[in-house]
Amino acid sequence: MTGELLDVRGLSVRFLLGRRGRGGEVRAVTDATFSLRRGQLLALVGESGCGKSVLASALLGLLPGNAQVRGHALLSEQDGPIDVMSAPENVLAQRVRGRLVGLVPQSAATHLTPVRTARSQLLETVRVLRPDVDDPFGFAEHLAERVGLEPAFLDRYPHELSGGMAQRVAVALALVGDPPLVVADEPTTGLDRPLVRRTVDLLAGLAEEGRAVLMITHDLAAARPVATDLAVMYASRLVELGPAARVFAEPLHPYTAGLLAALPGGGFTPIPGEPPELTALPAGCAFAPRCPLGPDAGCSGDPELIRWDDRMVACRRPC
Ligand SMILES: Nc1ncnc2c1ncn2[C@@H]1O[C@H](COP(=O)(O)OP(=O)(O)OP(=O)(O)O)[C@@H](O)[C@H]1O
Repeated sequence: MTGELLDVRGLSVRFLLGRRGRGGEVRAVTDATFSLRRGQLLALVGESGCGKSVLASALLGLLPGNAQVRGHALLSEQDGPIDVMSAPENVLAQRVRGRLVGLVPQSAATHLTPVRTARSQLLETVRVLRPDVDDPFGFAEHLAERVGLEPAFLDRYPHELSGGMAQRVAVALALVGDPPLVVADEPTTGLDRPLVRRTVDLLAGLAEEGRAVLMITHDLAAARPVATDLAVMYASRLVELGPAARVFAEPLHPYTAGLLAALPGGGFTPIPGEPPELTALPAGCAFAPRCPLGPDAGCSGDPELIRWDDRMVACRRPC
């Protein structure tokens, strides 16, 4: 490891369908390679179903039993890196989840236990992850304030919280163990625009205070003001990766350019066609059938990420 907090190398995840894969397989993540340092907020963007959440689950060692993984995801720790892909469950439970990696889950409200107040759930997490804390009650209130939630709201049950409040409780829960890496899976889904902005600003604040943040989203507009880096995923592969300002200003991959053109500021021009099924990925570049540059013999080759200036791109003919 060279100063990175997270170093993902050649990470692939496939799901076997049916008994022993007789029903085929879903190639959810293919050969993902990227790293994250403290202070970075990496937005991982891509259309629904391209593999973003599976990648997040892999980083927490939370894949279901029918998943097969290859590659490495090294998390830096004092005693040396932990490879989440090969670490035993006791290491994942005792040293990784909550302590090295905090998860802000998709749809925070449904993730909370419905019959217990936010306070009791936060206190329980404090007692498990922070036995060193003398005053769990005060610590929980401090965390609530840290994420911009009036501590009195902690006495509410999940159904009594608005979407924005539930999201803040979820961020507070993710911060209990003071993890250096926070993974937020679609943190803005279902929120209105002002709340989207408050949520991404909160995540940006976590990066500014020295954590690394991986924000998974299909909402490029939400990521734009806060991402320091951008990773674009298409049909299970990362196709472009680099400093966010550069990628937004001059996208290299035609898929990234298409996503930006589909934004309100880009003219609302949708990308024609549909992504391929992850059960039947074509050989070569999966974007080729939708690519505005048209077919080319070179596109039939393996679309590996190659370095291009300060970025990585998986295209033989970048824009
Ligand atoms: N346990 C599983 N068994 C089989 N396939 C799965 C399993 N979990 C996820 N998948 C498939 O993996 C693919 C990637 O799913 P994933 O949830 O990562 O997409 P996503 O990019 O996060 O989309 P969204 O934004 O809609 O959540 C999908 O085709 C999904 O159906």
